[in-house]
Amino acid sequence: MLKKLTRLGSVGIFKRCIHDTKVGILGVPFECGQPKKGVSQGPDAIRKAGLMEQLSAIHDKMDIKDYGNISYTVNRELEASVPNMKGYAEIVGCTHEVSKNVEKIMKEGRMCLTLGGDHSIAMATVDGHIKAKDNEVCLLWIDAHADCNTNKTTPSGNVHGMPMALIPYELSDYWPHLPGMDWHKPVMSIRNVAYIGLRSVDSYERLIIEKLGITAFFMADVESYGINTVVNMALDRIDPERTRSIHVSYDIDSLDTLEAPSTGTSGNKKIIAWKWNNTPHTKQKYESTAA
Ligand SMILES: NC(=[NH2+])NCCC[C@H](N)C(=O)O
Ligand SMILES: [Mn+2]
Repeated sequence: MLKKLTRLGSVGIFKRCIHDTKVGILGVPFECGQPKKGVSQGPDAIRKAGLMEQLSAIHDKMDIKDYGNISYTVNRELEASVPNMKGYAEIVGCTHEVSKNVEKIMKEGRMCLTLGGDHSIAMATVDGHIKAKDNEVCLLWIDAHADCNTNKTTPSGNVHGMPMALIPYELSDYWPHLPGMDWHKPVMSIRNVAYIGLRSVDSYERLIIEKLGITAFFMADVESYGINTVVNMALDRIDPERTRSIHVSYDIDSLDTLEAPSTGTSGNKKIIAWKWNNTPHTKQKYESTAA
């Protein structure tokens, strides 16, 4: 599995910079944004499966630094302060720390490879990236789910189904005041965001996608055009000048469960890993867009 993921990464992120690729690894052992136990073991499991070795093997100028796992404190007074957001106090504590760490790693001149397990942390990885790059960022959200519920539309109260609604300014009016989240200011436009691999979208999420005209490639599009074409079509929409730093938020449930059986939110007919690996790599398309 890890081999497949790192090969996947090499398609778009790492191989496009064949000179000194500086990577910072950040582990986020977190699982309060969803109900399954064990999700927080993701970062160490990925390391144990040989992440360092496989990243180092991409080319001989890989410069990789592991910044370890984050730790954070929780303000219990925040608990239950927002309706329909389970684990809110933990979310606040963890995401603030993630954002600060991603910003720091990127300001040290490294791409940040954040290892998680719970997708609620993505609002913070994007936030840190935006702060490090003065908002010159575009976002590829590769996922079976749209993760753009607010606390009013969520069917579950699980925050891993909400990070995309916290990122763009176009959705900021749809949230109540979020105590403890003042550090997070949505400054990115939804026009610089594209979904890839959608399979399971809630009805309100579909409404949001249609109302805001979010660039969205469903699994059927990946099957028709192939992943390489879909990525390029997405970038044509969200970064036509190819000047922005690309943030890839990658949810393992976008893969077929044959490839990733342990995902908490599995479904059928997802992106098959070989489709990513076997598509021809058009180097020039990626060169100007290194994160
Ligand atoms: N990152 C994920 N696995 N998200 C699944 C979200 C499922 C569902 N749409 C919800 O909001 O509860
Ligand atoms: Mn997700």
